Amino acid sequence: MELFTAGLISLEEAREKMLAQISPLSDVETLALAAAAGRITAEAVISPIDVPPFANSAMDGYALRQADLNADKPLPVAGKAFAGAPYQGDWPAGSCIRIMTGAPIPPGADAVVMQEQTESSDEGVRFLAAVQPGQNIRLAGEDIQQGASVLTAGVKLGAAELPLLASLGISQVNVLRKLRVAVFSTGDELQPVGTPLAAGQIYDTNRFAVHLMLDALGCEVLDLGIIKDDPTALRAAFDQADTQADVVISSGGVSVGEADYTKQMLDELGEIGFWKLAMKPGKPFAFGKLNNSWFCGLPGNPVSAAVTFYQLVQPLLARLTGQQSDCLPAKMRARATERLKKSPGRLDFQRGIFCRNSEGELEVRSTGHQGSHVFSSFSQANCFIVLERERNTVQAGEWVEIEPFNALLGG
Ligand SMILES: Nc1nc2c(c(=O)[nH]1)N[C@H]1C(S)=C(S)[C@@H](COP(=O)(O)OP(=O)(O)OC[C@H]3O[C@@H](n4cnc5c(N)ncnc54)[C@H](O)[C@@H]3O)O[C@H]1N2
Ligand code: MOO
Repeated sequence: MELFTAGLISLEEAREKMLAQISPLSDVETLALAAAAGRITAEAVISPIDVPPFANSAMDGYALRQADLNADKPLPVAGKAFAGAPYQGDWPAGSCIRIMTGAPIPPGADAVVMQEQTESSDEGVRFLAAVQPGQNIRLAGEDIQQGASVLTAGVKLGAAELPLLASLGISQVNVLRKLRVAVFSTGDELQPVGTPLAAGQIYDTNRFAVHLMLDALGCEVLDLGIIKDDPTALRAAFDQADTQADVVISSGGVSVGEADYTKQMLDELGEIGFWKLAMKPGKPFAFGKLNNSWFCGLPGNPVSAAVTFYQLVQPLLARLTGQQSDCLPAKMRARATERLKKSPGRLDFQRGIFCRNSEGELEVRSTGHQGSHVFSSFSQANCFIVLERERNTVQAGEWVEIEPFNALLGG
């Protein structure tokens, strides 16, 4: 085993090496909120107003001045305050104001009593419970103060963030431009979907998978199709991709076969950062720099391509767009319900199905055959079972690390 894994770098080392070289894009665009979903903030967003903008009632009930409370005497109702229609006029001493949720607190009121804690009669309103100063009053600026930073730079805008900006009256936001990513598959055996297969041919899975994941990550995709295992055709694809994109992603041809030209091209047209990782699947992943772009050479086996995209390209794209997170979910521990075969020497990303058992403990089972060509394992799985490099076969009942899939893989 040593013979075949010596010289392979660890996934952590590869990620660190890759991310250390990369600085985020600096091109900024201003977009209307509705067009900004999925985009990344280019700078901190500052609140132009207090939220709430004025003190208002948290309950339907009565606003009062505590000094007016008298256990023996109900308070007559001086008038009403609605959300959008404040109480107008003088407020006579010894009275209260009927108030609805969201209505501005009448000046001088120091508490709101919910109507369930009152009793109304022709004489006025009796307050049945003790009243605390300030109760049921939402103060101006209690959620967000004018001038406060509500989002930092590097935040992906979605359903949690954009409505927040809308609540502040912000109609436009400064975001980074979309990353341009070129993608192509290499291999004489590959056919696009929708064409018949001749003997020895297979359908191109990887370009489709990568395209989908890039779409989900909000990239602008330049799809260069299928490139033959031919140095001249490959060189042309590399050149076109490099002049048009920030990142170039290929699949296939990164191993050591006689038609595996990808790494050779990277070496010729750019610079290899690293090649060959101690991970399974994904060993021959290649990373480097071309003249104008970063290059990621995914292995041809479809599971290997998807796993390396997920574990390496995803954090790379996150760094390029200045995101603070690498977008990978936190790991958890689960008990293996069955034996998991593993050879030592490479960090293994098996596909698994985890759930909580009747004792409330997380448990995980394998999707079955773990070959790098078994793409169906993804559609059954909801997590990776991450088996450390030096670990051997796992026995049923042992604890293992799992990494639940994020939205990119349907998690
Ligand atoms: N002597 C060795 N052979 C191999 C090694 C090794 O270390 N020594 N590594 C193996 C590992 S691990 C992997 S992973 C593969 C990766 O090889 P390549 O990146 O060169 O990929 P190809 O040879 O082009 O293809 C591998 C496999 O995947 C199929 N494929 C390729 N592209 C696609 C695509 N777009 N969609 C669907 N399927 C694709 C291709 O037909 C092959 O079956 O190398 C091992 N070999
Ligand atoms: O790394 Mo390969 O991806 O083991 O099949």
